[in-house]
Amino acid sequence: MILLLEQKEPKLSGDIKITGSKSESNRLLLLQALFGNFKIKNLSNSNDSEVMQKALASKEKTVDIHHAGTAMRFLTAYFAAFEGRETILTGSSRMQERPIKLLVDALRDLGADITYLKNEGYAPLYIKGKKLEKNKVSLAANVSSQYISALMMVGASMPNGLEIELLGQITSVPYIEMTRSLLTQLGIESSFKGQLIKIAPAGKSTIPEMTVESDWSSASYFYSLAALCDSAKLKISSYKENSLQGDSVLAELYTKLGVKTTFLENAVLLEKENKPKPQRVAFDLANSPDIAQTIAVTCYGMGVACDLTGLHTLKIKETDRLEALKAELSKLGANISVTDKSLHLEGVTNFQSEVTIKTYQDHRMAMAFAPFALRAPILFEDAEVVNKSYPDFWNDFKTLGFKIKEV
Ligand SMILES: O=C(O)C1=C[C@@H](OP(=O)(O)O)[C@@H](O)[C@H](O)C1
Ligand SMILES: C=C(OP(=O)(O)O)C(=O)O
Repeated sequence: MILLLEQKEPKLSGDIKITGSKSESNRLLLLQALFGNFKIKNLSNSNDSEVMQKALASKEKTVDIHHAGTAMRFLTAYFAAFEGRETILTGSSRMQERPIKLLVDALRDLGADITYLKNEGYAPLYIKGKKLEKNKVSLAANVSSQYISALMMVGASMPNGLEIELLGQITSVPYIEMTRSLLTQLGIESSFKGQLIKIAPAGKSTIPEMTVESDWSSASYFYSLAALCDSAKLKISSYKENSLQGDSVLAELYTKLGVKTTFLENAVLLEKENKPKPQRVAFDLANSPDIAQTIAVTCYGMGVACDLTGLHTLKIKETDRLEALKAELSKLGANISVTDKSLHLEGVTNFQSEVTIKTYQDHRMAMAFAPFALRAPILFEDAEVVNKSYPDFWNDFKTLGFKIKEV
């Protein structure tokens, strides 16, 4: 589906409700399967959470998690420790290119029986579930924190718990902290000091319910809208100041781009401030990689030069996000350069109109470019990619007065 998006009104106001964080949801679904029958409130309605739910309920041998990175990584550990279950864990063609070797090696060190069915280091995997009794493992921590979160959650189900030694630079740290906080809320003890994580074995949880905060990565697109408007008053819910999600750093980062955040009861109010825009901004996004695309497009649309660093994980996400950003921003007229871990953009204001953005099967390519419609009409190939994390995305834009046409 190709969508044309237009918005000529530079003043926006509205009230948007976003469902639960997909990161928190997919952790809680796994923890629910492992430790107890607690209810989950405000669960994400994303495709990634749907496939996670289906996979955990499935009795089939083959489990297909499509594009969901968290599901792939979390379930590899889950099925490896599921005594007696034999599983073929597979995903989309892109998932079969996203590396999993570090996690498989760590699980094999713990005694797991996992075989690669196609290419060494990649899904599909053949997993013969076993009781994992060793309790110490080490792995490189600079590729994906999802491997570490997977080991932490499944580690709590092992008879002796798990000690995880992290080697080298640790990436996406808030996601590791999120996993730890959820374990703590379920009464599972853990520590994370320096390069060492210790997880104690869990008992059955007696917690009746857990509530998921709404998704901050999804909120980023409204920050971008507010930054690109002359005036904006957007209320988005349900959010809290003390978030488990690293992407809540948006509230701080976007003050530099003229957006004021006020925390209300259960919501945030985003308002455009009337102050001169900066010439150039620089952000290190190693702790919040999922908002890199949003920020790059906001800066481009504002005519603000930017230097984004800490982007070493972007090449192995839904697509190579650095190359995809370079290609699509260039089509809009940007002067952009990328390395394998950074992006640099000059501030220009001569924008191309009616450009068709390729989305590369990456939900965030569509959603990050959508606010640019405030500058010029823009088209999207495969607009339905948003379903991966935010199925209501285009409808929510419609409620803010954006004109959307299928072409
Ligand atoms: O644990 C998680 O929920 C996630 C961790 C991050 O991945 P990496 O740790 O691979 O950077 C993030 O990009 C992804 O969207 C969700
Ligand atoms: C990278 C992402 O997801 P995942 O790795 O879970 O597929 C994302 O949602 O931006």
